[in-house]
Amino acid sequence: MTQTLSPFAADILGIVGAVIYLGAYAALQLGLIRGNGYLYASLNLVAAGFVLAGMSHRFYPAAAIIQVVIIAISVIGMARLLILSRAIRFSPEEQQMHAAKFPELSRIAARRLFDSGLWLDAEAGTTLMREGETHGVLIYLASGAADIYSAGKHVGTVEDGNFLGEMTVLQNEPATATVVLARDADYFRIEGAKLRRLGARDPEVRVQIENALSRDTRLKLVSANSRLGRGSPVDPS
Ligand SMILES: Nc1ncnc2c1ncn2[C@@H]1O[C@@H]2COP(=O)(O)O[C@H]2[C@H]1O
Repeated sequence: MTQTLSPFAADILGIVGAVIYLGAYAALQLGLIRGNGYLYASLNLVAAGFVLAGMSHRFYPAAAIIQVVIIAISVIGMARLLILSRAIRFSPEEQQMHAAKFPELSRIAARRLFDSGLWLDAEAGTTLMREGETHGVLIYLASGAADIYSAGKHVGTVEDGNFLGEMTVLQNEPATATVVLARDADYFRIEGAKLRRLGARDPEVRVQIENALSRDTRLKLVSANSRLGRGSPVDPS
C-alpha cells in the first residue's frame, strides 16, 4: 500500500474512527439514535473509513476486512432504506394525516400504521363512541365533525384533523365521553391492540404515537379551558 500519511496522522485517523464507532454504539444503547436509520449506518460507514485510513501506516488484514465489510453493509442498508421509502405511496388523506399527526414518523413506519387500520366513512348522527364503554379504537377524522357529550350534555365539537378516542385507546379503558358525528365524515380507524403492537415493535414508533395522542388531548384541554373561561362570571385571581 502506498504510504501517504505520516504514522502520527494515521494513528489520529484511526483513533477518530474508534471514537465515532464507540460514540455511535453508546448513542444506540442510550436510545439517542435508531439502529435501523440512516444516522447509525452513516456513522458506522464514516468510522470504518477513518479506521481503514488509519491502517495506511500499519496494515492488519483482519481489521481491514472488518472495515470493508462494515462499509459494504452500511451502504447496502442505506440503499435499502432509500429504495423502500421511495417505493412507499400514500393517498392524499394518508399524506395529510402523516404531516399533521406524525411528521417525524418515517415513511416506512407510517405505511405500516396505515396498513394496520381502515379508512371508513359514516353519516351524520352515527355514534362512534359511548361514554363509559370501552371502544378500543383510535379514530382520525379526515373530514366531517363530531359532537362530544358528557353525562348527556354537549361539551364540545371536534373538527376534522383531530383524533377521537385518543384519551383511552392505549390503556383500553372506558370512553370519557360519547362521540356522535355532527357531519358526514371520512375517517381512519385503528384498533388499540394494533397500535400497541406497532409501538412494541419499534420504541421510536411508540414515542411518536404517544406524543401525537397526548398533543391532541392537550389541545382539547386548552380549548375546553378557554370555553369554560369565557363562560365564567368571576376571575378568581
Ligand atoms: N372535552 C372534550 N373535547 C373534545 N373531545 C373530547 C372531549 N372529551 C372527550 N373527547 C373525545 O371523546 C373521546 C371519547 O373516547 P376517549 O375518552 O378515548 O377519547 C375522547 C376524546 O377523543
